[in-house]
Amino acid sequence: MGFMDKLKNKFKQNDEEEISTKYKEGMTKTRNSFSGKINDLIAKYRKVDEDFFEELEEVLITADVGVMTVMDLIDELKMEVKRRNIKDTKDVKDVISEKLVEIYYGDDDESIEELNFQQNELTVMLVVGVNGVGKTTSIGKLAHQLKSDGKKVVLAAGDTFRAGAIEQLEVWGERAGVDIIKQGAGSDPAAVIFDGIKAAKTRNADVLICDTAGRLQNKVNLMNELSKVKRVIEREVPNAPHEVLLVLDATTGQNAMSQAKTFLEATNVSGIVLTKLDGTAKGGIVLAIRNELHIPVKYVGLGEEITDLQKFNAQAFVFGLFADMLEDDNEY
Ligand SMILES: Nc1nc2c(ncn2[C@@H]2O[C@H](COP(=O)(O)OP(=O)(O)OP(=O)(O)O)[C@@H](O)[C@H]2O)c(=O)[nH]1
Repeated sequence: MGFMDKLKNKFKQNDEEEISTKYKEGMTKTRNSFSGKINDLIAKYRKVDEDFFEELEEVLITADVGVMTVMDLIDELKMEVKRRNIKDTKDVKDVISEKLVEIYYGDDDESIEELNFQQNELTVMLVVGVNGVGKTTSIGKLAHQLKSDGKKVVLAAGDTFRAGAIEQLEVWGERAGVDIIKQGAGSDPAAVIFDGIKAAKTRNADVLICDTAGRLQNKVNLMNELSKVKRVIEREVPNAPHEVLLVLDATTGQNAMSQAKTFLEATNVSGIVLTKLDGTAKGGIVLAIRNELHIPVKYVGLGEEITDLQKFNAQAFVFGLFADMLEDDNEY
């Protein structure tokens, strides 16, 4: 059985089907572009040779997979094709899907995608990222999801800088049905988060999600603000923050990568929330982030609905990328 057949069987199970449908729908743009180009290559070359790999390399690079990752992937593919004695280009597609998952995890296992929750204690998550990437929206969606999972969630409106950020978070708090702790615009974010921690503890919350301002224009300010906020969190809750989630907009491609690098210099980041994956044809950025920044993608935004923020899953991602391979039996 090929790798894609295995994925197909896996995602046919009831509890997994919804995930695969979300990824399949959300990744339509990337699939049409990426998979379409690979199909063209397969038809053009028929036989696996150097020229085929060279063009495949280009296709992967234009999908924003990242040059280093593409090099590794092509090397792996060449070895595997030789090992399995594959001659026809059409048989390479299944190997590509398998290697994409392998290269995503490297030496790690699937648990890298899980959020780090504390048992019987408050879990504090800090959410960072520049304005406009969908930070507030993602916090709202995440709060909704955690609440649906039975967790008591409190939000802290730490983005006191951007006009309207507090109100926007309030709207999301209402939508998700969770409490929000805020002060006025322009107040000290560290003070808001301090209040948030106190409130979360008093209300016996499981999770406190802290919004922050993303003033990337001035790296020193950003660093100072984030370190002040982190000092408060560390002092009030041992071993916190338990997650520092960096929100990046997938549609900004390489720009998202350079934003990420700046944030990594300012603070440590434990996971990425990659928004608007549905809005780009260059979904390969997921692989570049993981392999070049060495940070796992924990959530992806696959649409604007409250349920469209999905836990990242590399197998579902690859399934979304190649779902058209399975069209022939009309089940997907
Ligand atoms: N299609 C799609 N739209 C998204 C996704 N995530 C966020 N958005 C939309 O992006 C729009 C803009 O959100 P932004 O203004 O960028 O971000 P924000 O959350 O309002 O603000 P910031 O906190 O400044 O990032 C909103 O209309 C969201 O619905 C996603 O995964 N897919």
